[in-house]
Amino acid sequence: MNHDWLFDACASIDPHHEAQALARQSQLTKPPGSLGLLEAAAVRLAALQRNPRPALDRVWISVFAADHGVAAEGVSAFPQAVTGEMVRNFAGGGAAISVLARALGATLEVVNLGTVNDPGEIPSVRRAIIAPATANICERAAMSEVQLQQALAAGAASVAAACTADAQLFIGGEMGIANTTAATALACALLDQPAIALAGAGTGLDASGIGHKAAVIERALARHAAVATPLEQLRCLGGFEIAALTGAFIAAAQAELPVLVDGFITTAAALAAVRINPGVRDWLLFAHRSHEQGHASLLRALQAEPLLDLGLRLGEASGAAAAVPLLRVACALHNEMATFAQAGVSTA
Ligand SMILES: O=C(O)c1ccc[n+]([C@@H]2O[C@H](COP(=O)([O-])O)[C@@H](O)[C@H]2O)c1
Ligand SMILES: Cc1cc2nc[nH]c2cc1C
Repeated sequence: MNHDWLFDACASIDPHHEAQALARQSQLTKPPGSLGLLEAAAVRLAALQRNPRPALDRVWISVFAADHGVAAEGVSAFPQAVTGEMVRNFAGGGAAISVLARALGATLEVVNLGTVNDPGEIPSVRRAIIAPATANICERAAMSEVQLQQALAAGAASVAAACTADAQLFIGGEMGIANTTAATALACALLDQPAIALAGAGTGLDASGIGHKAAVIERALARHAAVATPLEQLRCLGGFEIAALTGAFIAAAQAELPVLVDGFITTAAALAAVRINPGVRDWLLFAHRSHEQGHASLLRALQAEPLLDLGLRLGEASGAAAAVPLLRVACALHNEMATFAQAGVSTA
């Protein structure tokens, strides 16, 4: 199976633009470092965009939806039919991400990779159906080699569309009942952690539900214990939408398009992307710390410091979208504040 493109090089951070942006931050009328992560974010965007005046006027959001065979193990608080129903809601404009995309003036693309309760053709939804759902990871690999390749390519296709639209930032989101089970299993494999350390409430399980979910994840991990590479871990334990996100993040880094990572599931996909192609890491910014149990461990493994910690656990790119105004403010401060010399303010 040809996964060769996944390993193609990503550009590293432009040292000239990074140094220029750092120098500018040190000249703006504020004590050095006093704007904290807003400074760091603006410097990172200036370096990634190779632009002394970074901008986020054109934000692209792709939400990948897919169903999971492991839902049959009773690991979610909600029925599987919700995935397909939410695809219709995304398109109809009533979902959280629909509202956020409108409020931001961002482009929202919805990609259906396979839902058991298939909403069928919807004009604004890209159909990239791989199968109604992945296989149950307790019994066999979630995806075949061909399905993995299709999912990775679906993510890369979204990035190609974002590049055609001249996007300045790529946000990936997901929707899939039971996908916190798949993402947790993948995270456990990538981080070599037991299920009980990373399993969380997902859509709202109680303590006994989380215990059952952790046992299901342990069965999946035991079933795929021999799997060693991150790509195989993604194929055996992940999901269509998780693999699409991994493909999208790798393709975005290769296309020099900065990425804003959302919550728990997207961060598991991001860690898989970085394990497959370490050059991806430079292109990732992190929006928020999800309420989901395992998110902090994933962020730590990526040495990521997210902008927000609001107790969000919705997914569908909502946390990343909520952080865009903050990144826009970071750019405005970087671009428009007066320097000490311009304002006639004394330096330390
Ligand atoms: O992004 C997160 O951090 C997050 C945390 C918990 C749940 N979710 C969303 O909830 C769904 C998965 O939850 P579950 O309980 O069905 O595995 C899926 O559609 C995700 O978008 C998302
Ligand atoms: C209603 C609903 C909306 C969601 N959006 C992302 N995950 C979700 C899970 C549920 C259950």
